[in-house]
Amino acid sequence: MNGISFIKMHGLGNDFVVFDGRRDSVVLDMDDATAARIADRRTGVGCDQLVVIEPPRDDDADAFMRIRNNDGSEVGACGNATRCVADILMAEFKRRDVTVQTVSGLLEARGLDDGTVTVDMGQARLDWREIPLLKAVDTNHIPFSLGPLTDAVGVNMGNPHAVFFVDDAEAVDLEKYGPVLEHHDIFPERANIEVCHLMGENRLRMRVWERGAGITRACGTGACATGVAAARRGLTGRKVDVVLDGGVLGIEWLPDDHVLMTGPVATSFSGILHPSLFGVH
Ligand SMILES: N[C@@H](CCC[C@H](N)C(=O)O)C(=O)O
Repeated sequence: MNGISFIKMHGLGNDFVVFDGRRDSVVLDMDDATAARIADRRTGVGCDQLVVIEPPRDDDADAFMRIRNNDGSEVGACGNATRCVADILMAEFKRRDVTVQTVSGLLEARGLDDGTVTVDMGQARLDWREIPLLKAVDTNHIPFSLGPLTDAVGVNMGNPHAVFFVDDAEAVDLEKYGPVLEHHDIFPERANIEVCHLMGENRLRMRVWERGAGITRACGTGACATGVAAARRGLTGRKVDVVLDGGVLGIEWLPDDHVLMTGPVATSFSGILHPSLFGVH
């Protein structure tokens, strides 16, 4: 087997290895262990998430996007990677508007004049069954706590999030609390954990512990969930800037519950993977 091409991209430092399964069919059969090997920062390429662009499953879509975390687990959504894949498809189809299909649905993306990309990340889902949570509780006040983290808001953006409002997000020991909360019994599918505080009018500071990836410099769906949670709590309006370690995402929660996310896209390098990373020697 020859080597397999990939592109290394990122959105605000949330980094991805992107494969094109339309060209290299071997990546379509990638298993969790292979994905984790490629994502390893010492012995693989290294990334927070791996993405495979596949042929669309629907006439309305330009391509299907499969997403895996650094630990190899497959997930339903990744906001920053959606902007990256949209950027690839916009260049390929020479259009400003593209539709990216994921297991969570069709996501419409649009390239703006300043080079940023806006994605309609679909509807924020707020029912406890959809987060999902273990039992029926008010998702605006999930009744569980750990250390200084208490009273989270649950939001599903195609993946599960628990958003904690704190006095100072910088002061939270995410390395300590993140993994425990990610695996808490109340989240049968684990969860992404956000801690945030209000910086100013409609401006939020957010840090994230991502399910299957740990602390990352940015999380697009996490920023969407945080924007929705802050508006639900009456802390902000429905249009906010979310300041992440890697930069700022613009988030707008529309009246029909769809969430728009706007932010940059960057390409770091492209390369060829040695076939042994796919277990072929
Ligand atoms: N970095 C992402 C989210 C990736 C998936 C997440 N870790 C999960 O397990 O749900 C983003 O930009 O949204």
